[in-house]
Amino acid sequence: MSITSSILGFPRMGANRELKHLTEAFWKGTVTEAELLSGAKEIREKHWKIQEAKGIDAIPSNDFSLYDHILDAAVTFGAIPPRYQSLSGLKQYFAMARGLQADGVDVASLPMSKYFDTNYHYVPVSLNTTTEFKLATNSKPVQEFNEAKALGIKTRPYIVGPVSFLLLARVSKDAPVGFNKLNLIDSLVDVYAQLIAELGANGAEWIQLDEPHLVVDLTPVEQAVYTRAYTLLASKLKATGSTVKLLVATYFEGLGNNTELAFALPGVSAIHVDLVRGIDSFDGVLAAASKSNVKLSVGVVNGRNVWKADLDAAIKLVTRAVDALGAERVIVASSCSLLHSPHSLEAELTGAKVDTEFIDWMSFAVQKLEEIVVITKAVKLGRDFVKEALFANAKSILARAHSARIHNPAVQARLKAVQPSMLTRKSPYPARRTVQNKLLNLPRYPTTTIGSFPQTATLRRIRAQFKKGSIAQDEYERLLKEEIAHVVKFQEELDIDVLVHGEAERNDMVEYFGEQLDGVGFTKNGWVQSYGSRCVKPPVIYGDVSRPAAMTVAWTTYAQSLTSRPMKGMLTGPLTILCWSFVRDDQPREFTAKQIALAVRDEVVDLEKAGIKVIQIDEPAIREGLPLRRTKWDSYLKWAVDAFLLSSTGVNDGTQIHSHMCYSDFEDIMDAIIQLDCDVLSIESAKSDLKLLQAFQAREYPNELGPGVFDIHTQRVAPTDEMKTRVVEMETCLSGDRLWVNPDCGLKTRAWPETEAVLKNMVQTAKAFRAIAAAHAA
Ligand code: MET
Ligand SMILES: [Zn+2]
Repeated sequence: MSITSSILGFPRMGANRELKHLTEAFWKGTVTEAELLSGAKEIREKHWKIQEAKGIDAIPSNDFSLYDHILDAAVTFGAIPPRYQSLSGLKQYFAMARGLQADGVDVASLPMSKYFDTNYHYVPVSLNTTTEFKLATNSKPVQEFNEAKALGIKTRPYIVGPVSFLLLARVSKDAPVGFNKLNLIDSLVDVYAQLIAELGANGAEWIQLDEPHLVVDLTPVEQAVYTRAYTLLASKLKATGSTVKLLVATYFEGLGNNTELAFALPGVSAIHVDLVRGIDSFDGVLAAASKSNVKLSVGVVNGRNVWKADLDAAIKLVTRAVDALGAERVIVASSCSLLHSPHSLEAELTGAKVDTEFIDWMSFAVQKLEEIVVITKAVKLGRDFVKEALFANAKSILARAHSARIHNPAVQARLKAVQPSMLTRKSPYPARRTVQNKLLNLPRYPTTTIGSFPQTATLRRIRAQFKKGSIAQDEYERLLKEEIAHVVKFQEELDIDVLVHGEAERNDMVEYFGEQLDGVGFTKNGWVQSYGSRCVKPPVIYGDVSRPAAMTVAWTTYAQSLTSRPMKGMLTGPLTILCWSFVRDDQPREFTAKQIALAVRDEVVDLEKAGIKVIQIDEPAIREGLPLRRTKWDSYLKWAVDAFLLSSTGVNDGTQIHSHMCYSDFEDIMDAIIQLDCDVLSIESAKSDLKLLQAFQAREYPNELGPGVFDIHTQRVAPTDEMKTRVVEMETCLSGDRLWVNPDCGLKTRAWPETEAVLKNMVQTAKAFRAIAAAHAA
């Protein structure tokens, strides 16, 4: 047995997002359960056959999912929260994923959480003292293993590892105080052993257990749980006489100080490490591996980005592993599951306007399989054996490195010339506040919204038709102006203080800017699963970024021309554009972020010149970019804050800069948020986030703050009393004269009637507090 190849998982959606269409049709009732299941089976079969045809040795199974693989594991191990226990089968499964309101049942869904620092969201199951694990009969991993086996493909079943399973889970709200989910490890390992033995009995030789938590900062207790779990698992498997070998997969960072721990786990026959993000740990990993007899799976092809792998560099890394351990102990692999990659480049080559130069720089999942196989062959049989492939790869890598489209000397020079003075406002906040108060003359508890208003089907159709060319430019502008006028009038009638134009022209808050920036490209079919059936098609930042022309000024000034109230300009910030795109890997992310920041800065200055007095720069994703290891936080936060400051500080004191954040826990980065020094920060807090409140109490926010007073994710109209409670809560940590009243995010997913009702309550809330303040003053 010599060196082998593998991947940790394949994207599920299919070449044309077949799985998305299938599940959504099932939810709508236009596809039956039998059709859904047979369609899903066909997709799996196709994907296994692609991997087999490309020559991958260890092909995963059970990486497929109808919704989410972490939820699948919960079902496999019987960790079903009580409120779903009366349901069964797919009904139960989708009720946990999406909630169910039919046939006399009304249950909410489980929450959703981001999977580490990816844009994938998993469904965390909630655990309690009452949780009893029980292996499902003919569970999904067994079924799918046998399904592949019937095709003549012996797969390596994948399942999230027991410790990561517990660490990813939440603790149920009604769990007694002091309940520790890690205490469930023994009973959980019990069912893992049963499952692994069953897979072995069905013919599985290897099992892949994902333990991504081995790359984060673990507490001593968590480290001990790792050792305990794998010691127990090994002894249980031994007792059953199972000979199945375990590969423990880690990714998204290096093993770092957990290296020894990982290599000392009993009963583990192979460890997978991510050499794209964890190259720092490679020396330590090789040293630990040499002292053990485990196999080493080296993730040298990036599973999370779209660039072609540098095969020469990858071969060198694999060769180092082979030199240290011998070829039979090395597996060539993707850095992580290819779940985070689009399906195949093939679709990019069809249709009109094929940008062959751009496409030649990239590899999607199917192409990554080819790369892994070429690397494996080069090491096994010699470079000569794959010389055409290596030559073509070297040519593409070189072409990209030297392309004129990537390098813009003017942008690079501008970035080099950034002075510290470009990172601060002219005056500190208190002085700005005085000027802004005079200019804007806003009442206390000013009201505003976060930017978007309902995106109706009509609006979406208008944009799509314009894109297709079936609506002319002036007709498009006329229709959108009509919409803007409607949104402005609507807000005036509600008596909102700082207005927005509604973002009707935007399909997506990152795509809209990406399309107007140089150095950013778009794919036709580069979809990546975000959660459930939802996919995103991130922009591809391939080169130096610049702004050839103003991006939002025309719409914003038009909106301002319709009202005497301040119209807020709406921009997406540099970190959010960075986090929600595929980013070039040939320079530090910091530089790319700052180039985007300069482009945004120009837009901010142009808006100011055009008479816009309030400008909001949205940064919902600032927290997402935070590295997985705490030791790396400070350096990220330093450049992230600088990038935001670079984008926002080009204006005069009188221009009020807002920012908006949502979707994340911000407690960890409070200091950085304060350093952003925006005049007004609106932040998601409507879900009565006690943690957030405490964070603001612990560290008083020095400028103005707009904690969301209602949740935009539900069509429920929050009553005024509830909103008042939020304001009262926030007044415990911030004086009322610095509080704004606003929703917790944009309203684009809402319908008009509920929007009107809830904003009425919001304005009423603000007015009630104004009245109290006035009475106090009198
Ligand atoms: C995810 S944050 C969204 C902010 C954006 N301005 C909106 O209102 O939709
Ligand atoms: Zn938001």
